[in-house]
Amino acid sequence: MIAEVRSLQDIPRIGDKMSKRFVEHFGSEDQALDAILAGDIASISEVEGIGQRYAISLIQDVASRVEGVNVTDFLRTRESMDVYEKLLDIIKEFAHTRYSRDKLHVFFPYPGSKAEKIMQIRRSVSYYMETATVLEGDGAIAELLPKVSQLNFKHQYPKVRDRVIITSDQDSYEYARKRFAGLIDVHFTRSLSEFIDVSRGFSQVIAVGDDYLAFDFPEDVEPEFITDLQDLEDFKVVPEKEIFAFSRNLKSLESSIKAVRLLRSKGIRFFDRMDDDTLELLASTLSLIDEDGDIVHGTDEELDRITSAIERLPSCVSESVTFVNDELNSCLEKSQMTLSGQDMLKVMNGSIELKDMLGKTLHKSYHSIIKQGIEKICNDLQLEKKERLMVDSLFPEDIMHPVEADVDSLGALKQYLIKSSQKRKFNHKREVSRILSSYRELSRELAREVLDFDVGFAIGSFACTYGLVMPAISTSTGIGFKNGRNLFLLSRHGDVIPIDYSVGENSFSPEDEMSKVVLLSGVNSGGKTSLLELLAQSIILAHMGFPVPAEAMEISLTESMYYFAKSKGTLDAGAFETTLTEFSVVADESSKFVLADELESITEPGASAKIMAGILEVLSENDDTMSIFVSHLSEQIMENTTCDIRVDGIEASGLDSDLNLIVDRSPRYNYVAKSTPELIVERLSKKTKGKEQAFYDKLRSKF
Ligand SMILES: Nc1ncnc2c1ncn2[C@@H]1O[C@H](COP(=O)(O)OP(=O)(O)OP(=O)(O)O)[C@@H](O)[C@H]1O
Repeated sequence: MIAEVRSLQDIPRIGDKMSKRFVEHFGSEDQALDAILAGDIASISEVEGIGQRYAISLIQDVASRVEGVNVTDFLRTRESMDVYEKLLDIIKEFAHTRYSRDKLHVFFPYPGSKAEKIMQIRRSVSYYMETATVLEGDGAIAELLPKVSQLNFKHQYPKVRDRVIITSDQDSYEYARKRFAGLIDVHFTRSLSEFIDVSRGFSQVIAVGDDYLAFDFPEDVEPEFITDLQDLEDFKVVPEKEIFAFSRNLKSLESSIKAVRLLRSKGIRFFDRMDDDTLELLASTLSLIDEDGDIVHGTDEELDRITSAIERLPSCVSESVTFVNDELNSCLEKSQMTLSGQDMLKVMNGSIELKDMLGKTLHKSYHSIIKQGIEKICNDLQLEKKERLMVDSLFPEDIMHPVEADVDSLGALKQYLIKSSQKRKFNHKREVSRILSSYRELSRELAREVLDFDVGFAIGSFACTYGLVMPAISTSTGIGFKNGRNLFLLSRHGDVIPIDYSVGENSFSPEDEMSKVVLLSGVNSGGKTSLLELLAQSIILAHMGFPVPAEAMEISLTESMYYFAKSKGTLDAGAFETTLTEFSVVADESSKFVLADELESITEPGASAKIMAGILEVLSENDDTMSIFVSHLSEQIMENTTCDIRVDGIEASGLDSDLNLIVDRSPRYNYVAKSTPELIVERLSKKTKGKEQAFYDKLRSKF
């Protein structure tokens, strides 16, 4: 049944309580739904009370509601599910992120009736196969992808302590308190003096309303007047919030940007929604902030000038004072003063101070030295006009010796510089924040796209590494391939002997050997199980829209696949019954693949052969079903049926010098191959000595 999923309530497994947790985790219902529909298992597993397993099954559930099909529609037995899961495990090794490892679970085999879906996935996977080929051997992308994760903008920014909103309007006050709760102080003032008092406690004052607009404020109070707070964007009031949110995601975003640049540089079209200019503006804006949410030093010349002036002010002033005093001393040492008789009389009768007379004489030199001292400070600190004027009052007008810098003037200059830097920083942050706030959604999408790229890229790299190809989908019932390689063996051993094989109608079938019901006989350890597994892998991958492990393959799509693996233990009567029950459903009209491995072990050989003959007869009645049964009892089975069943064989011709079986792993068509257990006995005999060898020789003599 196909159902639309428009809200969390549409998902039966999400009740009220769970729905609240989803909204809390993702920030809104839309975002939660978005994550579910996008198959973001990694993020969903982080919702309180949801683990990875639950997230996977939830996503598969939703997908099955949306697409009207679920994973067990095609994979009908536990063993077929095992093969699918083992395949996913191999593909997952190529994923660079947890997101993509988890998301690979959204891919599963579809029944042939969903051919359109399979074709759609094939197109996308083919693109990723090409991409993986282009990027093969490129270590850079593999380094970038693990650094990307979903963006999280939910971080709480700590309160900004040096900024305040002041208003004398009750409504604005209430509104501001609500909107900026916990972010900055909001004050309600009843008078201008109260306004000024509060303002003095903060370096940035945002005044809402125009009550005090017309007043002249003292120099140290410089409010920014805002008429309507509702129109004011967040970034203008607390730019730190946006910057902080981005700073928390900096690594992810920077790596995403580099990944996009890299892909585009290789001619790979990626994330068209964001053109190069938009991407570069984001990159350059991000380069202005650090991981703590601060503006990076060296990104704003004016701010750097002021900051450096603040830092160097005390040492620079003290150097200048030393300079002035040294100059003054040397000037005094070189000076002479001649007193006239008149002057002496004035000094004696107290109408003039000797010091004043000295001052008059030294006036010019003193001021020239002070001027040099001031120049030195201004130049060293690269001060600007208004700041220079403040330096003027650092040294006393009247002659003083030794000269000292005026503490109050020095404090005022420092305060002025600090305020300028805060103002500059605030404006700079506003600009950075303004740009970043316009990138919120796009950035989120960017990271998601890169993560989704990793999903596709994992599939592409898997295909590229194992040399997989897209199978041709054929309309006649059959599966056939050239140089097929069992992926489980390949991933374990690195190399396998390629196999050619075909069942049903396709261009790989030998003429007149197009039987759809086949018994696979042959030598122990010849590779029958491995071939059956290879068929299962190929059938599953082809129905997922994925490439298959062969040089070339043709396959027809079916509605389901049954894989009955070889039983591992001794089977009791219950298990025999269960197996028969499982088989009873195989006998319907739908198209399917049925793979069975040594079913004979379910009961004693004579009865097994009869049962298997019966099952194969039923299966052969369905033209759309392909059945491949591995058995050591092919001759007995054939004796029990008149049905046209083909027997293929994998045969060993002997033992090589290392006592390994010499086997042609590709089955011979229409050929009953002997199990040749005698070869195994021979091998054991040759590998042992003494009594043990004698035992094996005795067994050999029985053949
Ligand atoms: N195509 C191949 N290339 C290389 N090695 C293979 C191949 N097929 C099988 N083998 C090796 O042979 C071993 C035995 O294979 P497999 O279990 O498939 O044989 P079998 O015919 O099912 O044996 P039995 O009849 O004893 O169950 C495998 O574990 C693998 O190591």
